[in-house]
Amino acid sequence: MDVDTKFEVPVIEFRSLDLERGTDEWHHLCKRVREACETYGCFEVVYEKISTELRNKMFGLMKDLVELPLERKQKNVSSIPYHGYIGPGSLFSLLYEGFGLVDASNRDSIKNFTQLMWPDDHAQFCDTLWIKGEMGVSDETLVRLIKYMAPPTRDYERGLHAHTDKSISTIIFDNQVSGLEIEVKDSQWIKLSIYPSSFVFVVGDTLKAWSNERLKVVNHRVIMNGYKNRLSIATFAIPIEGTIIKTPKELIDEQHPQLYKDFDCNVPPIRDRCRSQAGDITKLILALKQFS
Ligand SMILES: O=C(O)CCC(=O)C(=O)O
Ligand SMILES: [Fe+2]
Repeated sequence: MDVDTKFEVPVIEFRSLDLERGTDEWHHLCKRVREACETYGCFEVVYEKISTELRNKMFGLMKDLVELPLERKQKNVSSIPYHGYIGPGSLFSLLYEGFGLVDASNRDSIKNFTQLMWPDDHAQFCDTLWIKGEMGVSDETLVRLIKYMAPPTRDYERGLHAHTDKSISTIIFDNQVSGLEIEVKDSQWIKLSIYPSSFVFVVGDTLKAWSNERLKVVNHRVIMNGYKNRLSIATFAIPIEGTIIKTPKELIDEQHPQLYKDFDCNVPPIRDRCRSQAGDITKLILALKQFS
């Protein structure tokens, strides 16, 4: 397996999401985000507002979740493919187990999920996950809670196949057990190891199309080794119902002819492939309409 360890993705600090639009600091941040998305299709976001205690609490609760009986976990169903429970071996890999929380920016959805999993109440789960509201997540979201088992052989084993996300964008954070890799060149992969207070921001296919391919998508996968389970939380940005993805005219010129027709993500089957979430970080990306 060809893994390049010298390569590093940009690390961008989001000290405050309340940055005033139009200030020098704001322009500087936008530029760094844009360049990272144009060059790498992803970057590391340092964002300390979500405390280590809160992260640890979330991962502690995820451990309770994966230990529930299988029949209970299988109650996490969705009419949309890949949006419910996916057990080991069923779709992705023997190591992968994931839960889907559709419309996770809506407190009632989290409450419904919690009640399904813990009919006797597990208010702490609901309250903890809801604090994600702190991240400024305000639109439609799909959150996937994922566990990758440590490979029984202790050898390198695939946790998730190579793919790009269909979303607008995805934000991933983990329990500091690495495994996420990105493809930097054909078949050259690097393993990301991110700061405890960081997130990985990944450009999705929808954002790439919107940007007339000025922004890149990055192929990524999960490869596990060692003896620790990896837990990750991936939050996907989904265009709100009825949103037409339309490339802004500022991104179309002679060198960059329009590559995509306007499209509605919510028209099946596109909808089923594009569901995701939008938070402040995505809004910042959308501010990139100011490309010069
Ligand atoms: O769990 C991870 O680290 C990556 C998850 C991912 O890429 C996905 O669910 O699309
Ligand atoms: Fe992904």
